[in-house]
Amino acid sequence: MHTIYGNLQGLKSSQLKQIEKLYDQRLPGDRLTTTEFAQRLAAISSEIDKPLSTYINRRGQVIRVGIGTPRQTQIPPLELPRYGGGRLSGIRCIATHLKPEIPSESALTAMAIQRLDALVLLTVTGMGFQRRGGGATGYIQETYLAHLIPQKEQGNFDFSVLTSQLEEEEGSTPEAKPSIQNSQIKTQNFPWRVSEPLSLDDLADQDFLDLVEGLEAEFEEEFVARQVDADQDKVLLVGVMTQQMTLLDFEDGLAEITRLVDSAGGQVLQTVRQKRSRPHPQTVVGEGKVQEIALTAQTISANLVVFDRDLSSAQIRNLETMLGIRVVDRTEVILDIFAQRARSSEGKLQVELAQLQYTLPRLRGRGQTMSRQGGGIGTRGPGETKLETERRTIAKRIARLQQEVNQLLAHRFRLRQNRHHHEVPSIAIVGYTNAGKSTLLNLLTNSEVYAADQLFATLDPTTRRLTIPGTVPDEPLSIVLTDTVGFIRELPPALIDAFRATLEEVTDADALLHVVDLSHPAWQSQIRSVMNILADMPVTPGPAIVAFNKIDSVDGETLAIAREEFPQAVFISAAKGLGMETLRHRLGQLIEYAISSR
Ligand SMILES: Nc1nc2c(ncn2[C@@H]2O[C@H](COP(=O)(O)OP(=O)(O)OP(=O)(O)O)[C@@H](O)[C@H]2O)c(=O)[nH]1
Ligand SMILES: [Mg+2]
Repeated sequence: MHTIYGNLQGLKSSQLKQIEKLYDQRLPGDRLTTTEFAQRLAAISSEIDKPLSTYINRRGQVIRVGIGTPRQTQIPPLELPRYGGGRLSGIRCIATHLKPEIPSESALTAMAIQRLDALVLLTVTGMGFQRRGGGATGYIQETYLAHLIPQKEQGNFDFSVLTSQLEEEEGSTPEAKPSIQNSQIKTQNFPWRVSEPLSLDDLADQDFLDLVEGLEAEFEEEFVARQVDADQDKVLLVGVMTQQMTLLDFEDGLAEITRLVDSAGGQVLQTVRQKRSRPHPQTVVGEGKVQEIALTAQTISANLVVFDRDLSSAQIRNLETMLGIRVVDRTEVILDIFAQRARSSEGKLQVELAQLQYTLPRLRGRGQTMSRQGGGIGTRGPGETKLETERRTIAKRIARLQQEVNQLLAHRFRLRQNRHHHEVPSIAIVGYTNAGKSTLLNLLTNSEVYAADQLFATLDPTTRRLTIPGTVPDEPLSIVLTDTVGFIRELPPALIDAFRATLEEVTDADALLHVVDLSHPAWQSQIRSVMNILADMPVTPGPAIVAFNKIDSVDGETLAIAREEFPQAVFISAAKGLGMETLRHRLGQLIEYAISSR
């Protein structure tokens, strides 16, 4: 028994039998199709009055037959062979369509997503007619041959061109003349080429081997050319703008996740945006958008899809099944950066704990994808068992790590007690990631902490001694200054939990120095994020002053706004050493105030 895919409703059993017999057909290896096979498809399609799609491998075997368009009968990504690199899937689709029209964008998209060797579309006349010369009955008016073409310049495929072109096509009147322009757009921007209408005989004459071997050679060449930086994740970013977001918030968020991907060592090749009142519960974006994401990812050879938000395990599972490509959410990107940056054993400990805590609830979701991939029978039992074992192992490991983190907390507590004992006042530098905290610590204490234009450059807190002027002349104050991990809006709860030890440096300090990157367009919302995180801390942190950093690259207007909104703030440039005297004096006042109210 062979499966017939698609909607079988209303078909007679004799028709189903005819369709099923297509699986017995064998095409010659060097031809796209034979006229006999094409005629047979067209005949059945005419009779059932529905489009029919067949999928054929390179050995000429029919491996899938479906009622419906190529889009409707598409092979799910997980069932497709994966060759990676410059290759095609080794499967071509020969399909009928009932109306005399050029191949639809959805059919071509389906071809691109599956990386089909080729897509052949047969226009069915609807009734048989006598072929010239008499004899056989013909059903095919004309045919189209479509295939993928290499994208010479990576990332130049802009899906919006397609959308705008579609709108143009829909609105076009007979006297409009966009056809030449359109075909130019096609060759420039689309990852496929579509032939002129061909007669069936011409189509059957096409040398299939020539075609795919030529194409694969070109794809291979392109693939090798791209290999230069192959160890970098090639990312397609997806942003969803929901109702409660302003456009500015949305774009700021996208810019930030792009920076996060960058800091994690990946590269965002393209961004797909969607506006929705709320995220789709199953797939975050709508079905059409999932198709667009799949096509774009194929076209630009992305190996990873990153969302600008956190996803449920079900959403990740559904998306990975539909896209056939790894899907990662915002927290996972942040965790990945942390994992790469962790140097000290305690940093590593905290990151591993956070990763496991985030992964465990999601294991079930991803595990089920795997057993579905196996097709069900025989995979269910052992699959689940393995998953359970995995869960138990992970749960045990989490418990152990938690214990180690607790020991760490106790150790840090003793250290701080010591400090109190010696009565050394402490200030913690806090602020949004990349604000310039480490640069400032380096400047003030003549240290060489790692500072870089990356998000989360610092993971482990560093404490340094520092002497600042006190309020009493000639009685300088000796304090300790601690550089801490940067904050970010919507800090993942798993991170807050695991970084308790680090964050306690903040709540334990006598006072805080809140560094703000005033050159960042979103500085105001960054201040709010930091304030919110501080307000949510289990212990209320000490008094704080705000230092606006990077004033060397801030325009006068922004400076004026910040001055008005934060009259108490200090304005500095850690990189250029500006405003340091004022800052040191203000720190002295701050610490004396903090200690007096201790
Ligand atoms: N133009 C300018 N750049 C600065 C200034 N201070 C720091 N930077 C730059 O900002 C980037 C981030 O600096 P860091 O000191 O690493 O920032 P951080 O707050 O420690 O960041 P994380 O540890 O990643 O949270 C670096 O490229 C610095 O060179 C400044 O005053 N002016
Ligand atoms: Mg830092």
